[in-house]
Amino acid sequence: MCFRVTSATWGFSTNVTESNRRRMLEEQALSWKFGRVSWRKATSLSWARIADPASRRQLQILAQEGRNALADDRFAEMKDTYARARVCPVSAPGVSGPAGVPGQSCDWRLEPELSRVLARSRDSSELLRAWSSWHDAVGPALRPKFVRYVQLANEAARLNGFRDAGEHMRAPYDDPELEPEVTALWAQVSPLYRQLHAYVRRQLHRHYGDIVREDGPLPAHLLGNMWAQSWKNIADLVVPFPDKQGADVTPEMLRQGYTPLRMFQTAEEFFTSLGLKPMSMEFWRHSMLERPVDREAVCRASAWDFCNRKDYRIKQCTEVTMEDLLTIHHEMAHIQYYLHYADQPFIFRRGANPAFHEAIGDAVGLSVSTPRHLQRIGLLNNITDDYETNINYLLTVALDKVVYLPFAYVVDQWRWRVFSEGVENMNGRWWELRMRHQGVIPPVPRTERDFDPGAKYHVAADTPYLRYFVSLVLQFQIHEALCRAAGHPGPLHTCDIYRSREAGRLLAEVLSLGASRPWRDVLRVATQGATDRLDARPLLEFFQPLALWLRVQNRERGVVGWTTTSHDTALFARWARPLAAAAAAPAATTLPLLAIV
Ligand SMILES: C[C@H](N[C@H](C(=O)O)[C@@H]1CCCN1C(=O)[C@@H](N)CC(=O)O)C(=O)N1CCC[C@H]1C(=O)O
Ligand SMILES: [Zn+2]
Repeated sequence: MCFRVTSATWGFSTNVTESNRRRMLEEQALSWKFGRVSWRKATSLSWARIADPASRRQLQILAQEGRNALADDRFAEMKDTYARARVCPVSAPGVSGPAGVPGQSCDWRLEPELSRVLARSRDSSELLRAWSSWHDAVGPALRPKFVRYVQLANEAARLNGFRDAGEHMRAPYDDPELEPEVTALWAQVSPLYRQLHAYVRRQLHRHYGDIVREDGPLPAHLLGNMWAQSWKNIADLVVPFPDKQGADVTPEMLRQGYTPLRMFQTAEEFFTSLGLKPMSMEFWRHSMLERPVDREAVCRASAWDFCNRKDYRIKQCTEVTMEDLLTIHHEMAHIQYYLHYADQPFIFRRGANPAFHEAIGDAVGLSVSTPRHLQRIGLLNNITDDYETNINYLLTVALDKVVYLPFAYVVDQWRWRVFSEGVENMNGRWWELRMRHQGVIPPVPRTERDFDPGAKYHVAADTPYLRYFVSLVLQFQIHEALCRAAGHPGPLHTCDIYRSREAGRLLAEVLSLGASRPWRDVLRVATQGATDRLDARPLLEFFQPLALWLRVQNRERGVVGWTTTSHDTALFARWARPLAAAAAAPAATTLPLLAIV
């Protein structure tokens, strides 16, 4: 059953046609009917009395997962709308890909055309056109479908015994304290984020002038990414020692003639160097490593488990860039997880919790992106390990990781409230949260006819997002444990576990457990007994040298944090609930001068 649904979904995602969509829906409906019976049985038993912990665990997972009582094509319709959205060219000829001459057919997609403009353009009006055309093309079209989906998802959740779809989404963490724990983790890291935000704002103001207020939130279109979730693409604008070696090896990859296939082989070799498993023959035969030229595909990179313990695939429209090389490691880590828990009973063949599935790939990425690792695989030569190079490197990683936290926090904070409080002012509430936690605002006024959250794949695809926030904290805990297993002597940010069999053995042990034990037990195994709690300490330790440097940079240079004026809130709050006084971003705070140790 699982194989059939996965195959049909693969068929649609790699060839977006009407008939493939219908076939996917038929298989999903069939699977849902089949699944509903077994789920009903599972939840009708009073399984709490069952002695054997393994079977009790199995029934608990089944009850948590529940069955979406809707194989409704709302999901496919939303994904369809997202995958098919097209806009007119926004660039002068030659800036980014095909010459965008007016009058040319409006066939630009999110990937690669618009993402490329957001990443590369330094012209604020061109960036504005790219940002607005995508948000305007997808949001309003998705909004009515999303309103219907909220209703259906809540109905399904209630059918499964949950209060609403948000509680259903949180179930795999099996932790009533999850929400306050996540909020506390964000509070622990947000001072570092505000320091980074203040520093980047100063650089952006220098480059773009007054469209970036020196004490205000940042306009969302200037940050190198359609959702401002990662700012690594504007590293050239902000890196403090530009004459020092950068850690972006894209030019070197092109110079060495890297192909998408070679990028995948490089990633596979990383995992086998740890003693983990090679990719299967089916993987190389059936994966989609590049954008197909003859048909439409859903280009968001993803990893697939065909539930038959041998067919695993990655679908990625790979470009020869360092960013995509890291994404390949992220996706291939999902495959490593699938391979390692393949011998578990079916119900345990999943991550200890959804964040574990995401954290492994990114923990590995923390090794892969170090200058030392890039040198070891021949993509960087004669690296210098001086102070400036380390600050450059830490800043580049922070532009990806620290920046990502408030975004990953906001997505489900917003979505859970839509499920529990309703669908009015969805857009205003989205921007209120983004302004408060991310210090980002829309570049142009937005109304409730817009639906800017829909511009993000995971909202259109009904993919929960908390996993990426929890993964961000977890991946540094796992990285620290792997580095300790590998016997790494130096500071955490210079650790590369490449070729360490000890690290590989620890990783294999964690991956093989799948969901057979509660995730806190698995976390205790991963940290070799150190803890079963999520803890931001390893993350803060990793960035410690940068945190000190930022504090010195921001001292006496003005505001850390952002003030919000009526101009900012008028961009979106005219249609939203007025900002509650307490909820408004705290007034600009000049950090008490901490002793620089
Ligand atoms: C690029 C990455 N694609 C996802 C991922 O790899 O998680 C895809 C799409 C949604 C789920 N998915 C899967 O592959 C799952 N089948 C994996 C699994 O659960 O087995 C992605 O969307 N990312 C990466 C970092 C932040 C986030 C983003 O870019 O916002
Ligand atoms: Zn992932």
